[in-house]
Amino acid sequence: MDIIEQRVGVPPHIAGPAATFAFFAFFLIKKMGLFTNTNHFPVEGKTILITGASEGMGLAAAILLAKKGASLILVSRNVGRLEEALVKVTAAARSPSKQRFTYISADVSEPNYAESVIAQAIAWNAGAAPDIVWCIAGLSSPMLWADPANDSIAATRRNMDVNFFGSAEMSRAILKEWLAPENKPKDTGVIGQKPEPKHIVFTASMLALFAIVGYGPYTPSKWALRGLADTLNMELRMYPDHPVKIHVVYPGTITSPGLERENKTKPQITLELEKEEPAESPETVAERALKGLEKGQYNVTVSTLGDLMRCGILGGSERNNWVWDTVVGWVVPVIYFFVIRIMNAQVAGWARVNGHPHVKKAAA
Ligand SMILES: NC(=O)C1=CN([C@@H]2O[C@H](COP(=O)(O)OP(=O)(O)OC[C@H]3O[C@@H](n4cnc5c(N)ncnc54)[C@H](OP(=O)(O)O)[C@@H]3O)[C@@H](O)[C@H]2O)C=CC1
Ligand SMILES: CCCCCCCCCCCCCCCC(=O)[C@@H](N)CO
Repeated sequence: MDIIEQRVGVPPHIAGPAATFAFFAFFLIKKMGLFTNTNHFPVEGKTILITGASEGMGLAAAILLAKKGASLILVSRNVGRLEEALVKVTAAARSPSKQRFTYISADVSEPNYAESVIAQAIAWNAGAAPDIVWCIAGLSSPMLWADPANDSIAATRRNMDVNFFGSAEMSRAILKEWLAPENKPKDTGVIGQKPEPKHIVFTASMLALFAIVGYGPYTPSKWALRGLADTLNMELRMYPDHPVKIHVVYPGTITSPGLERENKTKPQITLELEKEEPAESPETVAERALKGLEKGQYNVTVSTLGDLMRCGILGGSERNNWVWDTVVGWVVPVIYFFVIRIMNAQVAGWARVNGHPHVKKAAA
């Protein structure tokens, strides 16, 4: 009897490691959020400042956050469009009696714009800084870099001023507030429980994960945002009593007013290459971005292709999930072996058919 039982039972040299593996697998899967549904980005009752909130993705994000119960400060330049946006955002409020909405007109490309925007926001918000800042203002001037007909350098400076410095200055102005010793958040009263973190969300682009021809003036400004975000993400460990989370969102093509503007100068080959990633509405992009933020993601993508690209270029960036990101990160270089060859061949093929890119073909 004893002998039979020993034969059918799992031998101890397998059972031990198997139990250990199961134990760790359970915690890894748990960390992946499969068993828990914690919202890491609660917005109800919070005050959120959004730049670029009058159109496109920024407006869609503002409406979505109003529906979720947040108070909002909309920032962009054109007052007429801000007024219109304010009406839409106010109409979307979940509890109109508890939420408040306003706008501040500012040009994010102006040096030192952010300190005054934050000061105005604090004055409006009864002396308290916004809890969340989402930088969405941006522009894109697609063109061929080396074409003498294009002033690529002037365009690059403009893209840097709006996309990079517009977000960089805002992050510095709000961090100076949040991290000031006198602004240390109150204890929650529960032992071991930290106060809720503040959040800075930057908006980059899938092009900050995979660059393609035609976006020379734009792509570097979005890569620069990643560099800043990774830096801040480490620096913020120096302020354990002032919890702040950094996030970067990487949208693909958004069917926004901005896209209509940029498509006027977009090289044909660029249009062809970016067809690989289907365009999405501002509402869809805002919703998917918010889902990622709610899951507590650091680098937030809004499509499968975007997520593959994210895992393919993690470097020293914070992982959303160590197991997923690492395993996918091993697979992506194999996909790239083919993708990069195909795309480069597509660009070379375009030139074979269309001739020298600087010589405009006479209409047939
Ligand atoms: N559209 C796309 O395909 C993609 C866009 N992105 C990025 O997503 C973000 C949103 O894009 P999208 O929805 O197309 O944006 P839109 O171009 O449609 O809207 C831009 C918003 O930003 C404001 N804005 C522009 N320049 C400034 C400035 N100098 N100062 C203050 N506000 C400014 C605009 O208002 P006003 O003009 O009145 O100032 C408007 O509210 C941008 O950062 C963009 O780079 C990323 C991937 C793809
Ligand atoms: C796993 C690897 C697959 C690689 C496939 C490559 C496909 C390239 C798609 C690029 C899409 C770019 C969208 C962002 C556009 C943008 O930011 C501008 N419109 C700015 O406004």
